[in-house]
Amino acid sequence: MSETDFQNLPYLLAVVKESLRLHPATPLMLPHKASASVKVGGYNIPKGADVTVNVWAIARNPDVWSNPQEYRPERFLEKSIDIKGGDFRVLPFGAGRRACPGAQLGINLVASMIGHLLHHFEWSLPEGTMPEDVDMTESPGIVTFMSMPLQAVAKPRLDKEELYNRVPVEM
Ligand code: HEM
Repeated sequence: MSETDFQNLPYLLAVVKESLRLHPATPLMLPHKASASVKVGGYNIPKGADVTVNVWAIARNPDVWSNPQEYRPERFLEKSIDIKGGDFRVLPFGAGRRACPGAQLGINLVASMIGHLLHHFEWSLPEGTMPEDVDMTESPGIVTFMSMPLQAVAKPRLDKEELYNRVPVEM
């Protein structure tokens, strides 16, 4: 990945999608009650059962993703892959009637936030830390957290100091 890659909007969106594939905010989705008795993969799911879907594992399934553990945004440029519930291989926003209604806004907000962070700062790792030392594993839970918090050094890259002042916001 280079700086120019991030100036390319389709690439930036592919970065967001690949990040949500590997690190969905809710790895087990929200629990839902089965509205009818069904058989899935040979298992009987009775009506009313609490169902959680391991979207984290689905998005890393080697049967449907090539090199699933590899972080490679290009996979979303090579093929059009829907991440808003239309493609069951990647479901960071759920699917069906209770899927996230803010999915497109969420994708745009994350892309905009990454764009701002890259535009305003030069990023590096703390001295002595190599890229391969960054631990991207998550601690298991309902919501995704990194096992080891990321440490990164942000250096302002724009010459207008006032751009970095805190702006009070009235709500
Ligand atoms: C990257 C950002 C976001 C992620 C990863 C995300 C993810 C999710 C997930 C996984 C669900 C549960 C879907 C299910 O139960 O099947 C959900 C539900 C929901 N999300 Fe989001 N969301 C994001 C942003 C937003 C935004 C920006 C809004 C509103 C402006 C929003 C509003 C909602 C609402 C209202 C529900 C409940 C829908 C229902 O229960 O019928 N989300 N979201």
